[in-house]
Amino acid sequence: MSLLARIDQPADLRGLSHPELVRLAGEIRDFLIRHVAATGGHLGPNLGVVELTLALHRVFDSPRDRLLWDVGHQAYVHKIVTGRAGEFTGLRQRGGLSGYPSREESAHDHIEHSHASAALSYADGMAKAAQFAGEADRHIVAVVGDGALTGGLAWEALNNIAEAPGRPVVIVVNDNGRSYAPTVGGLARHLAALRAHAGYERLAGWGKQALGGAGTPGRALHRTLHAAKEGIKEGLRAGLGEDHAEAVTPHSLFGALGLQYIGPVDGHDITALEAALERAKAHGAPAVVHCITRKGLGYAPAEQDEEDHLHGIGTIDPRTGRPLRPAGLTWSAAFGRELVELADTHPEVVAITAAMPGSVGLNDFAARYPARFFDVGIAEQHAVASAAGMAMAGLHPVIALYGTFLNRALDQVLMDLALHRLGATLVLDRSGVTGDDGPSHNGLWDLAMLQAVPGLRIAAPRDARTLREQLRQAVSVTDAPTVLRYPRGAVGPEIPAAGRAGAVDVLREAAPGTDPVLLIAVGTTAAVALEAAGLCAGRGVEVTVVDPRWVKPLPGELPALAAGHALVVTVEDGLRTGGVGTAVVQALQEAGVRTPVRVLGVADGFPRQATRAEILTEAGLTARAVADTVIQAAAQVAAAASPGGPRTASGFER
Ligand SMILES: Cc1ncc(C[n+]2csc(CCOP(=O)(O)OP(=O)(O)O)c2C)c(N)n1
Ligand SMILES: CC(=O)[C@@H](O)[C@H](O)COP(=O)(O)O
Ligand SMILES: [Mg+2]
Repeated sequence: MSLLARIDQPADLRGLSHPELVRLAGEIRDFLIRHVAATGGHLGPNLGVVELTLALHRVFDSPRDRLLWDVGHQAYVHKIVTGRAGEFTGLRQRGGLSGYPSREESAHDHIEHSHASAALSYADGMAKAAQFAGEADRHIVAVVGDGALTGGLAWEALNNIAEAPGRPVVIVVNDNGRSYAPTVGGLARHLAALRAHAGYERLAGWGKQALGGAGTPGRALHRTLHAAKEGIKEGLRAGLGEDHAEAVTPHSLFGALGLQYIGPVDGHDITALEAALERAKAHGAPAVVHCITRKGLGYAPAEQDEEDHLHGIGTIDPRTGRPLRPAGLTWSAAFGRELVELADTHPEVVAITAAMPGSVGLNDFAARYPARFFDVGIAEQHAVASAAGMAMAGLHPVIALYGTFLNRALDQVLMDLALHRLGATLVLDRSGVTGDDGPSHNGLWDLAMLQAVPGLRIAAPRDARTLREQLRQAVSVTDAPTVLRYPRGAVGPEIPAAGRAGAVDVLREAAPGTDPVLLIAVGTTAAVALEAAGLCAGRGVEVTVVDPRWVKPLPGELPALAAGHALVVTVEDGLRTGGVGTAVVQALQEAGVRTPVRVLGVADGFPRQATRAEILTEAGLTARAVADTVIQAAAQVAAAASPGGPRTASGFER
């Protein structure tokens, strides 16, 4: 019988011998590869924390002790050992297991969102609450990756944790040297120095032990090696200068803050991990356990994947690690290709990523223009604020982020880019419904949130051609921030315009002589809108479909277009409340146009993990649902317009 089958709760781990733990770790790796290959998910990160998770659940007593996971994408092993192994066939699926901790699933889970660098703040808060409650025996443990540590919020928390020696928190740094790509910056260099120092001393220790037992020649050789080591240290001191001297024998940044630093520890040696965690647990004050792990360990395709060690995958062939479904041209790739072409003729263009170069399509740009490419780490606020500095100095920064991660940099967009009227371009990938990555990954809030930013301009491309056109337009704007937003995945077929109404693309014109409906499609909803218009025509309702292209500020032609139609329906892959549709309602009212408006989008809330199609269906954003809405609303308008018909408001929203 497999050991894994015997593990239903953390207590089941505590009776296992060391050889059994090693065997269990192997079984868990096989389990992860088998299941995540079939469902998609975060394979590399979870393969890297198998031993660490086992040690954590043997040393600490979850759920009384709170175990927090920063980002939470690496909590699959935590879920396996807390009784959810049987649910992995439904990983990241509707009604199935979330890809992140979920309080609904288990008392062992706490932080449900996937936005990095927040776990230490929760730990500080929970430690304060435990202190208030006099719960001195409740341990607060936060696992934070080296990538997540490049986020500023983590340092705000560390500053507070370090402020209270009497309020213990165990901070486990899961250092695998990578975000997606290798982690960048001074912190990464510092962690590497700590790692090297450990390796350095471990090698020296090994040398002494191995050679010391090899008689006179061995001892002589050890003396030579020791002298060489000292010489290297001196040389490094001389070469690097005193101020870098610590690079050879570093004192940790954490220690400098007054935190107890324990490590570096081999993050795959369960015995060493447990000893270090026990030390931190008994320390009685905030302590950092610096664990050295390897992302993707135990699965060759992940270990050999130079880009990101199979950080986040779709379904793959477990034998090869290769995707089962080729992606085709993605929005990210279309953007990256166009930006490289743009950069060829626009020397002022530079590109910024927040630790996700490959995911946002910037690998080619980075290879072709390394001096004009900047990975700032998981630091979206800094990405935008530093872009403000670049723009003020005459560059045109293009900051490529996932839509959902822009949320945390709204103040920088408002006060650093918009207030100064700076020419910088935000490219928001994964905007709209993403689906299986859970509620915190849907890019639902950008269109609503950014409506509030004075002067900012937003483009929503409907296909690769409009993306190319709008990116070039955006980069030519030097006195305001611009935004492009598009969804995750493959670009659809090109959607040509049938005509133009000023700045507005007319994608389909209603047949003359009817009470037509004006369907305003934002970005990629154009395809759905055109299909819906066809369905409406088949049911006797004529529909004009337009794409405004730039949705903030709205094209001035829209009110006049609306005045010529019996009803306006807007469709967007974003929040209904406060999005483009709401702006259309306001624009018509301000123009004195009384055509009724129906706004379609994603209702308020946090759609749980499901496929993009399932969530769009629930939101009424499929062609059939849009057609039904148009038909129903058109009938209401017609009834209201007939003599003695029911009165309707000048504009109404669902
Ligand atoms: C605010 C924010 N920006 C970007 C991301 C995307 N993201 C998810 S995991 C990850 C890398 C995390 O690196 P690390 O913390 O070292 O964890 P590891 O995957 O190495 O275990 C990134 C950038 C995110 N989750 N949150
Ligand atoms: C955890 C995290 O934020 C990323 O790893 C994200 O899950 C990747 O999303 P994509 O799969 O859309 O690149
Ligand atoms: Mg990492």
